[in-house]
Amino acid sequence: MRAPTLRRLINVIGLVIALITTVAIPATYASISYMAQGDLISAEARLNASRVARYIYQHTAMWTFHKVRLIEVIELAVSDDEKVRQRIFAGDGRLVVEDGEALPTPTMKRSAPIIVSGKEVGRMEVEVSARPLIERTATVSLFSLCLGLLAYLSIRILPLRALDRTIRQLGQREDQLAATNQQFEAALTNMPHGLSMFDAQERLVLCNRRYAEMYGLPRDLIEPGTRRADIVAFREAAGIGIIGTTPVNQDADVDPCSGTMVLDNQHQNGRTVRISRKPMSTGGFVSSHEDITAIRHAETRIAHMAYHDALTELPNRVQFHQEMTRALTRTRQGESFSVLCLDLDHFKSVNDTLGHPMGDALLRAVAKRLQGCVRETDVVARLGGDEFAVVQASTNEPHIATGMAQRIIEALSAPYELDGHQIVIGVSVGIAVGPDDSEDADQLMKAADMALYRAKAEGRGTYRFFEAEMDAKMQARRALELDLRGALQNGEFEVHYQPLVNLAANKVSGFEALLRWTHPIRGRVSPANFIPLAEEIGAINQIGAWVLKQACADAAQWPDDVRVAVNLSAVQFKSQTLVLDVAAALGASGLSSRRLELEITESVMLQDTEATLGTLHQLRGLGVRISMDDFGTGYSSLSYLRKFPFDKIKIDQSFVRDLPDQADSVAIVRAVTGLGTSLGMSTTAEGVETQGQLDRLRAEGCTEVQGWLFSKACPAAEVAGLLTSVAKRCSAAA
Ligand SMILES: Nc1nc2c(ncn2[C@@H]2O[C@@H]3COP(=O)(O)O[C@H]4[C@@H](O)[C@H](n5cnc6c(=O)[nH]c(N)nc65)O[C@@H]4COP(=O)(O)O[C@H]3[C@H]2O)c(=O)[nH]1
Repeated sequence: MRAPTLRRLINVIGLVIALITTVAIPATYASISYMAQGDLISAEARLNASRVARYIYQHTAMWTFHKVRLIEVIELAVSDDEKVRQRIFAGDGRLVVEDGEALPTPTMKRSAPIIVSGKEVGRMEVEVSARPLIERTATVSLFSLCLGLLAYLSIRILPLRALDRTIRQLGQREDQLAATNQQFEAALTNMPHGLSMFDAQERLVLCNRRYAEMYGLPRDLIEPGTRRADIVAFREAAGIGIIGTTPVNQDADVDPCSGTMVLDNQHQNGRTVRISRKPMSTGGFVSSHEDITAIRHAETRIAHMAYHDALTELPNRVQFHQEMTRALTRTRQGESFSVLCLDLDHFKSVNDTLGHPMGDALLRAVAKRLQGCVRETDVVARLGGDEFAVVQASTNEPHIATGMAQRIIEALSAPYELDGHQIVIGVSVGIAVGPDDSEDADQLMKAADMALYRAKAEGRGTYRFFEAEMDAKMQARRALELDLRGALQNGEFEVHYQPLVNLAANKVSGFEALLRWTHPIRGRVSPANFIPLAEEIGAINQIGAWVLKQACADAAQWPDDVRVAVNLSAVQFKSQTLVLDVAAALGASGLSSRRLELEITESVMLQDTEATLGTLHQLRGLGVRISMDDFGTGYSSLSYLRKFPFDKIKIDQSFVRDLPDQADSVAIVRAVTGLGTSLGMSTTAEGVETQGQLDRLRAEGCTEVQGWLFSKACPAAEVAGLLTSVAKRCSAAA
């Protein structure tokens, strides 16, 4: 029932009860009192009638004249304070006696016959005032009115108040419900997953916006009551039908506690949706729909990345290892296979000079070319950096692997056109054969690596098969490495000095510092052997700093016009401390910086040129001289002369060796000395062993010479003696 109706009803009930209370009580009181009063005066009338009858019986005659006596008789029955009026009428209706004063109106009368000897001789009438009754009734009415009012108020106010409270509470609850509904609606609308609820008859109860969006459902298909079959049919027609379903957990796709079923549905449009469907106690079910396409793609990508190289998309080291293990399994059927380890030659310089993006592009181009060199059954992988590898299946004949190695060298060495740059690199290849070289994937890889090392050591751009003795060589190299790491601490190094002779002055102008390592067991180890190793293992920074310090300290003891030349490795240029090391060596020794000459090779200039040139200028800033060593052996020596104003060019001994007769060498020496003169750089020829070589160099205008003709490199203690002995020899040779 609605609140206003209820309110009206309560009002009516209150009014009725109030009316009943107000009217019924006084009415009942009045009628009962009236009847009681009537009965009382009737009884009085009858009583006095019988008294009067008795009196009449005794005084039959003339009783009508005994008025005083009659009054006494009737007064006896009435108390003094009772306001009563009594009348006695004769049988003919004539008033015989009247007793009592006039009464306030209205009055009540009752009469009774006066019967004497069975005959009615008159009538006895008793009259009383009804006013007291009316007054009492009025009092009762007043009381009833109060009672009625009270009843009305209590019946109307209390229930209405209760009703109001209930209505208020209901209102509050409605508001709460509305707020909750709003929140629910907002949550449903904004939830990232689709949500749908179907009843036991598979009719839509509710769904959110995302659900409609996911399946492109039009408005009429998301109305409550829509049949699920209609939704499914629409989806299929729209190309969003399910083409495959995978339980999320193979065995436990249904949660035994909640009955929730989790499935991944593949859709015709390529998307994957994870459905969680939970049955409801009413027979229907509620499902959440999560579009996991992106997650799936990411998972697939991650799985792919675990086994592939991100740059080239080739299999990575992990997958390559697996491929080798598989190939080794196949060898049980008598099949052989080859593992080719590849290392790009000069890749680093491309990376350093043209930048990493170009390096990346080059690696991608290499990967593509490599794939063109192999069959479908072979696997090409990138192991990292510029290292690639190939598992070549079924290579029972060695020439099969050789063929592939040659194909690869040829393909990779062809020039690359990248972003307007023509790039030429090479590749070295090491080959190991499974199961002949090893039946273990790691060992096989190591064998191919050793073969690669050999290929690189033997001039690059070539291939080598693994041979058992390589293993021994590798072991020897490791032992040397171990010894080299301890050489500095063990005081096994010494700096020797080879004089540089100025041809114009015929005197020693300086000494080149050359490092010597005397191992307690190995004896003298050639710098040509240990310097590259020290560079490889990073020990050259520490060793180089020590040489600088030692050479400066020794040179500080020499005459002021004698310089010292120290070789710097390309690796030292990569360290941030080179300039500091030089400054520290000069500072510690007190040697004037103009007496220090630093010799760098082309490999230094090949590195990140901007940084290298920056370091060279900082060194020049210290006041030291910079010379270009082994000039002419690299490809771009000339171009480097334009990049940095070297103080000196050292002509490599390979050109001096063929002097004085070899025309080519003479031409080169002539060109370099000419270049030096025109660029304001002095020239030093290395490896001068004969008088003939010296004469030719003098004739070509070379500034300085250095070589065994004058002296081999000697310990620092012999420098003083060398200064005089070499000067003598110079004069003799001049
Ligand atoms: N056949 C022949 N050889 C001659 C003659 N005169 C000098 N030599 C040798 O030629 C090399 C000249 O040094 P380099 O070109 O700087 O070549 C050096 C240099 O590149 C490197 N090296 C030596 N000491 C150091 C060093 O302290 N630091 C660095 N970074 N490299 C060093 O090791 C290389 C080899 O050094 P060494 O074995 O001392 O070999 C020295 C020297 O002994 C000669 O008339 N005939």
